[in-house]
Formats: sequence, structure tokens, C-alpha cells
Amino acid sequence: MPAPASPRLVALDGLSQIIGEGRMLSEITSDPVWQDLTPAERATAQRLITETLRYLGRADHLLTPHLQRQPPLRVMNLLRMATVELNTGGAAHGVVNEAVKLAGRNKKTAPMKGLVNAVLRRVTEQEPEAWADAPDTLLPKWLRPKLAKAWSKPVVAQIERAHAVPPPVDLSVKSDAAGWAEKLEGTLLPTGSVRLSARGQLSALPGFETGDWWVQDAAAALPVQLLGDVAGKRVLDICAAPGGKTMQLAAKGADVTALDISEARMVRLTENLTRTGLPAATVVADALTYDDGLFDAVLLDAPCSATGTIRRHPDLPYIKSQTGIDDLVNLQRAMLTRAVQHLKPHGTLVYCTCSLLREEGEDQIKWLLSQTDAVEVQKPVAPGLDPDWISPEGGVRLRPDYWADSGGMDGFYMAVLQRKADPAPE
Ligand SMILES: C[S@@+](CC[C@H](N)C(=O)[O-])C[C@H]1O[C@@H](n2cnc3c(N)ncnc32)[C@H](O)[C@@H]1O
Repeated sequence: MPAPASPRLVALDGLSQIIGEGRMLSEITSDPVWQDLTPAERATAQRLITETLRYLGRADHLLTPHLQRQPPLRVMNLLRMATVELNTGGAAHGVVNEAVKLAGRNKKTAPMKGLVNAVLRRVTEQEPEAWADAPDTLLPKWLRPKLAKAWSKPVVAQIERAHAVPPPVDLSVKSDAAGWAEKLEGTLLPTGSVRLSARGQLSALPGFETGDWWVQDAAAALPVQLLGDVAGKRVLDICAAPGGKTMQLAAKGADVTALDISEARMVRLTENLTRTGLPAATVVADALTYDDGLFDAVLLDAPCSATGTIRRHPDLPYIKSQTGIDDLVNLQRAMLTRAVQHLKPHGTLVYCTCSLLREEGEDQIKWLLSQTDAVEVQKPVAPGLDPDWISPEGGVRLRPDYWADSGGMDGFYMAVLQRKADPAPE
């Protein structure tokens, strides 16, 4: 009988699937082999994959001088994973032994056990500064030049630096953010989110069972703030699941309709509403055809490349490509057109994407204004909104390198639009 899969073996297989086949980590973790691991082992395997991808640039930099030629991908990934472990607190003897054992478990990699052993021993002999001074993981070729064109090469380097820092956990609270920041020994951020200082099991923290807060990056919490006072207003949350923004709207007293095309994601939204005890009507439907009268406010958190969340999901660069982006841009345009039609006269629309790409952000607002004069851009107003974040067309551009000294933020774009009064009949 073969030995049961260890977290390291599962992580190594996962890395090959992400880097070699472009599979998403969130998809891989549903595979049967992951279900055979204990929750603690699953967390270890997930951490090994995430950290290896986060520090891939550094690992390759340290490994290259010891490799005459690049070994097969599986061996390279094994070396990368062990190099990252060695430089992030792993005990040298144990990590090297495990890596050699792992190489021995596969017919194709077994002949390279000697190489794995020799290379990793050389890595253990390097000074700690070699790791600290090694270059950050570069953004992929389809993304890097675009961001350099938008903001310059030094800004891209800052973003890559920010991606090398594991993101903190931010919470949105139902009420009394300052009180919860104190209770949880976190920090109250200028925009109203609570940033936790320590990592640990979230479900064990005060306020989880009672549904007083939910996890939501500070940047992701800002679009709802831009809608202003929504208490008592009829609000349509298009693309709502898993419901971070729906819960914010409901907590502010809005009469929310949460809409999403994905039944499975809507189950998560309903679970979130149940845990927090917040009310919202839920609809599983296609945003492009849904029709239920007019709303005071509409939030469109459109599907996008998610390139603003690479620091949380370092597997993203291996999965996305420019091909998929063009389809997303077209979908966002169709959704924006439909979102405007849901607005009452003087109603407010917030459009947002967790993308770093202008084509999914700034350019979409320019496009909308070139298509219709039914809406106009409104000045964004929210607590803690830094005026430097406001972009030339009047939206808000957030980047992972902002707040660098206090843990950063996800990349996001958001803009506020108001529907003009209908023209008086002639
Ligand atoms: C960025 S996520 C939304 C995140 C959510 N607003 C939150 O804060 O938790 C985008 C969502 O768009 C949904 N979506 C994609 N195409 C859609 C469509 N045609 N109609 C409605 N929802 C759609 C996806 O199922 C996904 O849940």
C-alpha cells in the first residue's frame, strides 16, 4: 500500500498544477487528496504553496547559481518549496531530508535525489542576507508592462515589494469599530476597518460566533462607504456573493437586494447573512437580464481579473492571461449599461473592481460617459479617503503599495456616478 499523502507531497503536486497547468489554488483544494488531509495538514499544504509562489523570485535567485541547467519542473518546484521553507523558519536538517524523501517518492524525480540533496545543502550554507537581498517575484509578462505604462517602473517595483508581504487580516464591523479594535487588540484604520495585529484562528475570536464582524480587506470595504447614507434606501447589490458588501449595506440599514449568478456563491452569502444576523433579499439571476424596478442606489462589484488581490492569491499570475481580460472588459461594460438602467433619477451608482488594470477601472468610466449622458461622475467622499487616491476622471484608485508601512491594502478601483433627472417631456 502506498504511504499516505503528506502535506508537502500534496503541496508539491499543487504547485505543479498551478505553475504547469494554470489551475487555481481554490479549485485544487477541493480535490479528493486534499480531503484526506487533516485540517491542520491542509492548512500546512496551503501555506507551503502560497509562500512558495509569493517568494518564487527569491527562491529562483538563490537556486540558480547551484544549477547548471534548469531541472524538470517538478524537481524545480521541490527545490523552490524547500528553499522558501529554509528561509522562512524551517529547520535545515528536517527540510532537506523531507525534500530528498519527496524526490524519492516519484519514479521521475527519484534519480535526482542526489541533486536535490546537494543543491539544498548549498542553499543552507548561504548567508541570511542572500535571502533578504534577493529580488521580489516579478509580475507576469502580460501584466508588468501595462502597469509600468500606467504608473512607471518604480511603482511596479513597489507593487512587487508589497506582494512579498503576507497581507494582514482586516475586519468590517457591524458597529462600534473603535470598540472592536480595542477588544481584538487590533488597529482602527482611517477608513473604518479594523486591522488585526496577530494571526490566529478567526473563529475563536470574540465577535465571530455572535456575527459582529466579517473578514474584508480595507480597500474592499471602501465602495460601500462611497454610497454615503443608505439607511432606508432601496439598494441593488449586483454581483453580491459571497456578501462582504451586502453585509456592509445591511448593517447601514439599507433595504438590500443581493443578486448573483452563482448559486454556490449565494449559499455562502446566505450563510454569512445568517451568521451576522443581517437582512437582505437574495436573488440568483443574471445581472444582464434581471429586472425589478428602480433603485435609490446600485453597487456593481463586477467580475474582473482580480489583479488587485495577488498578495492574497499569488497563484493568480499563473492562471489569468490577457485573453480572459478582454472578455471581462466586455462583460463589465454590459453590466455597467444595465446598472444605469436600474437607477431612479438622482440615484447613485458605485462601480468597482479589485483590479489593477485601467481597462477594468478608469477606462470603463470614460467609456460609459462616452456612451450615455444619463449619468455624471460624483466627487468620492468617505471617511479616511486620501485625496491622493482620486484619479483624473474622478474615481478612486487604490494600490497594494499604499499604506506600505502598516500592512498595505488590496488594489481596487471605484467610482461614484449619479443618474441625472429625466429630461422634462417636450
Ligand atoms: C468580485 S465578485 C463579488 C464580490 C462581492 N461583491 C463581495 O463583496 O463579497 C464578482 C461576482 O460576480 C458574479 N457574477 C459573474 N457574472 C455575473 C452575472 N452575469 N450576473 C450576476 N453575477 C455575476 C460572480 O458569481 C461573483 O460572485
